[in-house]
Amino acid sequence: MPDPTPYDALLLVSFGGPEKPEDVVPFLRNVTAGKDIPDARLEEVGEHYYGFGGRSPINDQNRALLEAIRGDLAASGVDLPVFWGNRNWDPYLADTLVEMREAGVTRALALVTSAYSSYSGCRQYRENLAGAVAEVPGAPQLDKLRHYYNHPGFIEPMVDATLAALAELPEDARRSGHLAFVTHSIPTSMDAASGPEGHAYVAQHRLVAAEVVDRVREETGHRYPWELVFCSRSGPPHVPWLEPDVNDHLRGLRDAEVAGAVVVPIGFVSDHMEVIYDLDTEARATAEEIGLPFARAATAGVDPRFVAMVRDLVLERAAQERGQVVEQAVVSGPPSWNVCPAGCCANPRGPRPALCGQD
Ligand SMILES: CC1=C(CCC(=O)O)c2cc3nc(cc4[nH]c(cc5[nH]c(cc1n2)c(C)c5CCC(=O)O)c(CCC(=O)O)c4C)C(CCC(=O)O)=C3C
Ligand SMILES: [Fe+2]
Repeated sequence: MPDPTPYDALLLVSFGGPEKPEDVVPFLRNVTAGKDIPDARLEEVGEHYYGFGGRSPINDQNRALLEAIRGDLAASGVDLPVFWGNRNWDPYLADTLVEMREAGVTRALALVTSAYSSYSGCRQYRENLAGAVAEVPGAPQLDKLRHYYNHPGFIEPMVDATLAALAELPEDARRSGHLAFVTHSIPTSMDAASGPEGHAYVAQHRLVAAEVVDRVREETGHRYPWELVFCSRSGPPHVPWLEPDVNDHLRGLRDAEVAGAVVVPIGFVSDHMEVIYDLDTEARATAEEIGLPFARAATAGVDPRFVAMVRDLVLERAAQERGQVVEQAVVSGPPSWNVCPAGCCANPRGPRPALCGQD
């Protein structure tokens, strides 16, 4: 039987999102507390949520992932309860830790629904975990699973999704189109501080994009031209964020008379608001306006390979904690660290207590 000892639970840690119109403003307040985001941007983002009935898709996607992970663990004979808590909306991390404590959990692994290194995608989660643990006496000990951007269970579904999206393009564009790999923009200073040596956010995304391009070439015999592009910029205009924006990029492709584009949302594990608004709504509208054939590749979601990756990461880490040397599944580059190095993904507003790292 696969052995998860010394762990007695898995905690799925996510961003959270509103579920009804009345939730939208309080949710945005939670997300932006103490951040320098202009009111106009908040109103705009509020409208994105209202446009979908005030409901983000993210919580339902996490419910589906939770069920899929439970099913996969049970089918594999791994006896491990799975819990779910969010940074910014109900179920909040602290409430989930209470639930875990009541269930007798003492030491759990945490899977964060963000695959890459950055303050927003890693350390901020670690800080919020520290805050939640500080609020809950007797909370379980938590260890964070390694970054999985270069795990085959994350990459393989993305390759298939890219091939499927290419097949949606009209015949001529299918061969001569471009791939636009999209992720969440962050301030360039945040990228510079990502990972132990800096710039890990962009480097990890470029590694994923290059790997997908290679594997698509293996399948099609064609190496597609590609670019890493960004969505969801916020913050004041004078602060530089990662560019180009996906819409500007599509316009540039049209100007260069490229026949079509497949947008591959490698920065997101499921169809978050950024995917259904920034890509399916806004970028698609841009493409229609300029007459550029456009298709959007699916995210990992509950692809069985992605779900099995979670089990693989759990069993790998459990074995390592038991002192065993295990082979770590990885497609390119070394597997990421288990414990974040000191200073990794520094908080732009100064150091705060954080779990699962050397500092
Ligand atoms: C790197 C990154 C990820 C990927 C890693 C991860 O997945 O965590 C991510 C995910 C998400 N971001 C989300 C929503 C928002 N992010 C905001 C603001 C910001 N995000 C940032 C970065 C990231 N964000 C940054 C640098 C800001 C500026 C303020 C700050 O420094 O924090 C704002 C405020 C308004 C605005 O500025 O847009 C909102 C509403 C949702 C929920 C979506 C849904 O409902 O489906 C998800 C999954
Ligand atoms: Fe965000």
